[in-house]
Amino acid sequence: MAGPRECGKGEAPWKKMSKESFLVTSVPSIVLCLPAVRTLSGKISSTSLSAAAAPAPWPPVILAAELETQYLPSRWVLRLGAEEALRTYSQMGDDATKTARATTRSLLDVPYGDGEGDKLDIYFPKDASGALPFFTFIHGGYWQSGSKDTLAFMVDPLTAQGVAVVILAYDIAPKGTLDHMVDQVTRGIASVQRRYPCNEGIYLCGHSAGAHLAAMMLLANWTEHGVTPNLRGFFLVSGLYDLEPIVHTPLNAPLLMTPEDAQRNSPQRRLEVAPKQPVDAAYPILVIVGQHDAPEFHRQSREFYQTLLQGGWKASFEELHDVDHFEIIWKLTQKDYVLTQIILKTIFQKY
Ligand SMILES: Nc1ccccc1C(=O)C[C@H](N)C(=O)O
Repeated sequence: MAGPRECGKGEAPWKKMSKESFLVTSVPSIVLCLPAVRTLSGKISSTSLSAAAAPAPWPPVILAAELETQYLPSRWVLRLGAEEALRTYSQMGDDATKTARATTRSLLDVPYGDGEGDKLDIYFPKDASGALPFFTFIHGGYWQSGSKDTLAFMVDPLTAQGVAVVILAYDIAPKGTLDHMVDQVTRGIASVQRRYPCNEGIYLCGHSAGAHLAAMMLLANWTEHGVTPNLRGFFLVSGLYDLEPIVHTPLNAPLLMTPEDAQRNSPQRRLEVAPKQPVDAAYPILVIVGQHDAPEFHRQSREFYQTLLQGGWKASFEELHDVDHFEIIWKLTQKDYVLTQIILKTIFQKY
């Protein structure tokens, strides 16, 4: 595969979406409708030849459907149907948040700004005395669903080990634009630093669209916010880093992103042209994807990881075995889950 920099020059990689990925992985029903043009060997069958010769209306429609399917994580879940996967994800989040609020000392709806949606929740470890590490979570849901009140998966296993957990709210679309959400997350993190200036590190974790918002923090201008947060690590889980493909899917309907909005809010595009980091750029950035995430999510994560490396960041890449887009994050309810362990190891070994 071409490196990220070459990708920027030629045709966008998602425009020549790999035929391999469609045919060898779990095949969503929509893809089964594809004409024989896409054979693994790349040969064009006679059916498709005749189809290609005629001015058929289907090719753009099919390409759009392919693109949308790639960006609908629920279609790639193996063990459950799409609806059931989304339902289970919500249920797990809801249960975990209720438990967290019932059993953990917390400060809820702490304002980080004047906006109605500028709120965060903080959950504390039991015997909190002295400086704490702060694990700050930014939920996913395509910038148009999800809430801090229902997605606090990791509170129990992390607070049990002495980590404070912050769950950050932001104004999802259509209320919020991408620019506004990025600004909110920046202000939210600045406020954690201001409130706890002697923290043992702020660790950012985002899932899916939340990983995008977390990654945008690598570009934040903290001077404008009057404080530099003590960032010590990033966990970017099943994220999106190049938003342009999404402009061409129905997922953009509530987001109303123009190609320019997508470009400005794409850490992949921005970091490709950003100055290189000094070699001692301190904290680790873990780019993490699930084995059963869609091929486009794999491509986006891998290319972002490569761009980080080329930019001098301390990045690593992790594909988590046998988890899909939703399990990868809801399993943070479990203390023995591999990602829970990676997070704790990163925080306490202080890489
Ligand atoms: N609820 C989510 C939470 C996290 C990440 C994605 C979603 C989605 O709903 C994605 C899309 N609507 C899907 O059907 O896969």
